[in-house]
Amino acid sequence: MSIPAIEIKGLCVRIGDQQIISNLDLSLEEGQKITLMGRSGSGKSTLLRCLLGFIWPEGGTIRIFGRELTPQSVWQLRAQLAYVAQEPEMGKGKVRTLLEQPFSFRANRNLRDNLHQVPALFERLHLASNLLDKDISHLSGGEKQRVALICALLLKRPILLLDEASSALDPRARDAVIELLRSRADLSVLSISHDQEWLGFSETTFDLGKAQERGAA
Ligand SMILES: Nc1ncnc2c1ncn2[C@@H]1O[C@H](COP(=O)(O)OP(=O)(O)OP(=O)(O)O)[C@@H](O)[C@H]1O
Repeated sequence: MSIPAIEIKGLCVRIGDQQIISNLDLSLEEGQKITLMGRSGSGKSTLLRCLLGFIWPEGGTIRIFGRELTPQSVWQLRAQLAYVAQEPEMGKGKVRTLLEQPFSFRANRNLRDNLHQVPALFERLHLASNLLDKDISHLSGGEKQRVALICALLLKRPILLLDEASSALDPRARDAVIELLRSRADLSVLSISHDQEWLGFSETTFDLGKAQERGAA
């Protein structure tokens, strides 16, 4: 069996005096699509922030492709992850510039050819090509979410984390995103969603609220 893309064991997260996550086990196999659901406040976004190393758990382990996430490994392991937030903070400037920006960094320079995929990705996600010359701040919420997703996909990271990244999409755009992600058998996706249609996209749903109840029982 292959090594899981993400393996979480006995994770406990406390923020201040609030226990957010208690004794959580979760495994995302390579290529698997899991959607996290659960009541508001059950810790879904907190879990993604732990995976990105923005919050450190008080107990348990997170492994990414078998390697434990620690303050020493976080920079290397973050290079395996692409993340799209619900309301992507993309600053100002033309969409074209924003898409090109990550490839100006030395770490991504060898991936610059991926920019050739932009027209096809725009078409596939029903984005008009003239958006490339618009200022990002003038885009609608649904357009921003799709541009942020394209930005993430161009980096060719093996794991994609989506925090309600379809919340502003109309059904046609949402279905296009679902089709695109489904076609990527190599991509492991951990997403958060409250949308029933989106839940159908993933092979597995994982109710974080219920997992916490089981953990506490
Ligand atoms: N920086 C922080 N300081 C204090 N409390 C926090 C912080 N971040 C998260 N929390 C608390 O942790 C709990 C879990 O928050 P989180 O955003 O992970 O929930 P969620 O399941 O993603 O919720 P939603 O579905 O509403 O987005 C909440 O009670 C929240 O108030």
